[in-house]
Amino acid sequence: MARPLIQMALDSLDFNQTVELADKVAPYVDIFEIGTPCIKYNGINLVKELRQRYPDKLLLVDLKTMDAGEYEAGAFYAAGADICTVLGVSGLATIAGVIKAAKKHAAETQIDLINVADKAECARESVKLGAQIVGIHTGLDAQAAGQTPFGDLNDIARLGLGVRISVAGGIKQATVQQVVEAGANIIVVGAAIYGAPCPATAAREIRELVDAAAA
Ligand SMILES: O=C([C@H](O)CO)[C@H](O)[C@H](O)COP(=O)(O)O
Repeated sequence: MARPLIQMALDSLDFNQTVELADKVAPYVDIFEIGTPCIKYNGINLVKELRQRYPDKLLLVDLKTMDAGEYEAGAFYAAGADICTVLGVSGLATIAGVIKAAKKHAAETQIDLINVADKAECARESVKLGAQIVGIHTGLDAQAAGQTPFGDLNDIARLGLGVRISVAGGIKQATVQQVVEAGANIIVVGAAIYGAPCPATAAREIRELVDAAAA
């Protein structure tokens, strides 16, 4: 099995805390995600800062674009994003726009299936349009209501779409093995790292567990 990637969700609103957290966990993660609240609060300068500090890390900007796909995402790809997210619920025209912007910058597009009713259909159509990553995502509010991403991950993995599958939604040490075995290629972790007493230790534990599960 190819080594799954670990994506650190940077969900603080504070610019400096975000950069400090990125510094702490950098040795253990492959992708820095600038989370949706964080990018809305801090804007494109944070993309430029992380791009400059970490030229060798992948940088995902969690725009969760809902409209004006090419226009909105284009600026973030130009600033150094490797991946931007677009909502599956936005519709195929918006998804196509983000994919067009990504192509201009030799970058990638992730479809976020959060709150999509027919996830399989949306994933299939998005992949046909050229999306490289399908994101299974139980958002923070849905997590608070007791939902998890595991059932959807199994369903989408079974489709054999031939693209990478990302999973997000409360993933922690206890559930890493389960999602790797279910076929996730990108494991997104936020609170289990940034909420830990020592984020670097938590990130190292996740790295070891992901690598062991994939071995
Ligand atoms: O995308 C996220 C959320 O919707 C806020 O934008 C989180 O970054 C994602 O859920 C990962 O965080 P955890 O669920 O805390 O692991």
